[in-house]
Amino acid sequence: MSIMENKSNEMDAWVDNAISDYITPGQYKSFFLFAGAGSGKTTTLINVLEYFKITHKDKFLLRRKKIAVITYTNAAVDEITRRLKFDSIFQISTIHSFSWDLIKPFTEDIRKWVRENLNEEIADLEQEQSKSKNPQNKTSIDRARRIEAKTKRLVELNDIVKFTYNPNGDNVHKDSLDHTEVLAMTAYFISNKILMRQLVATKYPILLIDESQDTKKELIDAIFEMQQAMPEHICVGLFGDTMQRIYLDGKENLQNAIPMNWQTPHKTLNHRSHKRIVDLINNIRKNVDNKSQLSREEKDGGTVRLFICNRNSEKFELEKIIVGRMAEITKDQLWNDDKDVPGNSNVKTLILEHHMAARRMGFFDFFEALHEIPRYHTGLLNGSLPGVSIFTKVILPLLHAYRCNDKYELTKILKKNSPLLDSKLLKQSEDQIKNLKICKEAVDALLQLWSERRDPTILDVLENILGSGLFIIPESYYPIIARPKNDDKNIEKNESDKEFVSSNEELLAWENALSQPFSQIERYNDYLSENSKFGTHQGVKGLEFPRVMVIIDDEEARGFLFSYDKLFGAKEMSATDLKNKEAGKDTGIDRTNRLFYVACSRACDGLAIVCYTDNPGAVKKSALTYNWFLESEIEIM
Ligand SMILES: Nc1ncnc2c1ncn2[C@@H]1O[C@H](COP(=O)(O)OP(=O)(O)OP(=O)(O)O)[C@@H](O)[C@H]1O
Repeated sequence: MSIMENKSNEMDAWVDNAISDYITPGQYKSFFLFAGAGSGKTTTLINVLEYFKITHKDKFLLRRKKIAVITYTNAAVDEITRRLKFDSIFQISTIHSFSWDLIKPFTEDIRKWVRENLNEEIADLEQEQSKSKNPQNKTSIDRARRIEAKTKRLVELNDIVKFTYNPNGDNVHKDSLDHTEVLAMTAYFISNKILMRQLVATKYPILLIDESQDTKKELIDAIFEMQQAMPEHICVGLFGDTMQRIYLDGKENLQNAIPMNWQTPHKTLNHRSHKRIVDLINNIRKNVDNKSQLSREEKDGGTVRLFICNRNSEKFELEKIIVGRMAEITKDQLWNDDKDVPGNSNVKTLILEHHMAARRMGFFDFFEALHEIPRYHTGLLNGSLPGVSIFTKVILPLLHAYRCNDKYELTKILKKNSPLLDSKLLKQSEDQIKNLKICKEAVDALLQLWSERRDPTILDVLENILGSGLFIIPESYYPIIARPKNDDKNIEKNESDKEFVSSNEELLAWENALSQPFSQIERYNDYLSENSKFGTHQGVKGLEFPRVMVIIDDEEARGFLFSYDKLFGAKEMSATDLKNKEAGKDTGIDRTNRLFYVACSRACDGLAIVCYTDNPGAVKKSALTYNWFLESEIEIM
């Protein structure tokens, strides 16, 4: 009987039992669970771990062993940790923090590795430099700077007592390692140091990796080597879908590299999406590996539409019209219920780059100003950028408490953050009432900035606080706002904040960012919140939403790794694309095809693709030729 005839919602249920068998202590079988979007890979991971807890937890605890679960984002770490009820038998982390935890005790090995690596990098750069015809051109000057910086680091290496690393931030201190170094070193140690392998096998005899298609290839190779060297002592389980490989570090054709003696269970059902969406993602996948999914029995509906729009349209207006059209087509009014209230939206809009959300949500100027500085990127996107937290973590909550008339919350924020209510100061004070009055006046003066629906600039807010001393302001802001004479009561003591501005370019970036209206901070903060109605095509990996609108616009995205224009036939392939294709290499179109698959497969019930193009005819033709959409599902706006 074929799979089609055998369709039932329980057809893949055997996979959970099989994996529970594979990870049974004493009879380890490493495995790769390969399955498409929405097939319940993460759900299976949780199910088998819950079962393991019931059956083997005590034995594991007695021997002080844990199961390591590695996943891609901090959000996924939190989600899996929560679903496993914070049980200490599981070590759930991102690959970066997992790697750092493994290597951080080995200071001398780290030093040696960094030294050798720096020597190699310097030698390579010097060799390239020696070939340079003009030492005054930009590339040569940049290269000379890099050689100088690396040589300086080499000299300072011996003085480092302890290396540091922050998996979630920018690592800019003298003793810090960067993300690439930590992963490369971990891979090297696992491949070359028996002690490290023994350590992993002793601590984490079961190592499970979710989203393994995007896990750094060197690490995957090292883990394969380790498992093959000690198959009885370590069980490796990879969960993944090669069609969802969207980052460049992931291992190409992972499925072909799986050791022969591994188990390779497979799932066919898509539990997430309705049939029409499953059919679409099957067709998007067709050119790549022809792996097809079935939808659940009861999910036999679903709506997909392609809206082809002129690149020069008034985009935000058009997107509002499109959600209206989707409401009409699907008869689901929640498409329409998009009131521009971030966090309260029923439609998830997927953009390619963050600035597209910044433009749509109204915090573009603030965001772009700071985005000019490459070392701010991580912090800006995860909300940890030093200097911004005074606005997002102190002033915004204060403003919110005031607007909600929540006096309890307002007092709590002041007590926690204001030096004017510092408990030591109050204890020593002879007139506490006076202190409280000063604080109240400072708060009133600050809130006054928003009176009569005004929208002060961020700088207005900073200057106000500096004047009243209501909150501590990071010292780095001082060159931007006039530093008060004979007054250093406000100097921030936090080291990282002290150093957040270190160059003239950075100063200019901040000056520009701070001159924007404070409402941009509010919107930026909304964007960072989990409930934002926007997400990037890449960032929503692993997530799902009932209604999804995918925005496609290469020009606005300004990216170079993806090209929807080429995928949709609106632009010719370049000579390099053709050469890469001929050589069987991964091309930009392949990458875009996979990204498109990830974005579309997030939708459960309804999916609107909004494609901005200069060539509507070509887009429509491709969409029909690829069999992605029916004529009746395409609207040229
Ligand atoms: N056996 C099942 N029965 C019913 N629903 C399921 C089952 N397995 C998974 N689901 C549901 O299907 C959806 C997708 O599951 P999950 O996120 O685990 O899939 P995934 O394979 O990890 O997806 P992706 O690769 O797209 O991130 C979730 O809403 C989940 O609750």
